[in-house]
Amino acid sequence: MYGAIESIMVKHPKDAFISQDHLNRHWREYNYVTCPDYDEAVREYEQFEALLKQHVPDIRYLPADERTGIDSIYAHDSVKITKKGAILLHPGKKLRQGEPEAVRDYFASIGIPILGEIQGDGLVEGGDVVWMDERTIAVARGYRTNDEGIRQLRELVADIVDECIVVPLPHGNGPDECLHLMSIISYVDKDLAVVYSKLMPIFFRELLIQRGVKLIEVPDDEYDNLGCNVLAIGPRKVILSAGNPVTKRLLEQEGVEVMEYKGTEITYKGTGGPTCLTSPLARS
Ligand SMILES: NC(=[NH2+])NCCC[C@H](N)C(=O)O
Repeated sequence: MYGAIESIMVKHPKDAFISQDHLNRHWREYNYVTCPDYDEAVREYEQFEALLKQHVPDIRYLPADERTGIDSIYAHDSVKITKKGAILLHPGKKLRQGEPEAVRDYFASIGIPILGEIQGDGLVEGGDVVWMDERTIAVARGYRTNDEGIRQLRELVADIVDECIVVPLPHGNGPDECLHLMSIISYVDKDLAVVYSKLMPIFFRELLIQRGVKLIEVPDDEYDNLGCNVLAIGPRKVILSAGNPVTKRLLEQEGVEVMEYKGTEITYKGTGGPTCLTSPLARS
């Protein structure tokens, strides 16, 4: 989605990364590229947060929670917001499976209704679910989201969605690596998206083109630097992790306003771009 964000949920590194000591103990099991520097992560986050504050009227902060680990900084994955309430998801990454319960409690405290949840053998992560328009969603079938999860999701959205397009993901670098649908596509406007076509099934790429979406192709090295993960805070207004000059230039050529933050610690090392760091609660 690309409508102006009116309300957004995030989790501050002080509540997800906790401390340098906590990061030192956990980054390996969470499969980070290397250990984030805590102080630098907090500085980077301040810059990221400042961009959000300039453009988003309402920012909500998930509190620290014992049931969650360092990946909970990526607030996008444990919940999906619909017009009829929130869907609590069930992450395929085992270490993240405590996150939806923490979101449930937080939403109860701020009065956000729950539409339903993915349960049992069903697995779905937020990064695998993309709104293509008001009544169409694309959901990836990969290592983080399985067939049973997709079946449950379809049931939950049956009366709000006309079509649920399933996009199979490739094996890529294997089950331990984070590969979401949002790793390979970010909408920046109704008719414009940033994509990494190499990992995209042909039918899906053709469908996007057929739907009138112009594709901005992210080069390989910028894909590795999360260049394909771009947060639209409004139509043609985006936040991008710094160090993706080609993607930035291509976006600007399409008349997109690009704002950057340094994301070495909070984005690159944990493989989570600006869309992963946020969960939009309301868009216009
Ligand atoms: N929506 C996203 N792409 N989130 C990225 C999450 C990264 C996180 N380290 C994980 O493996 O789960």
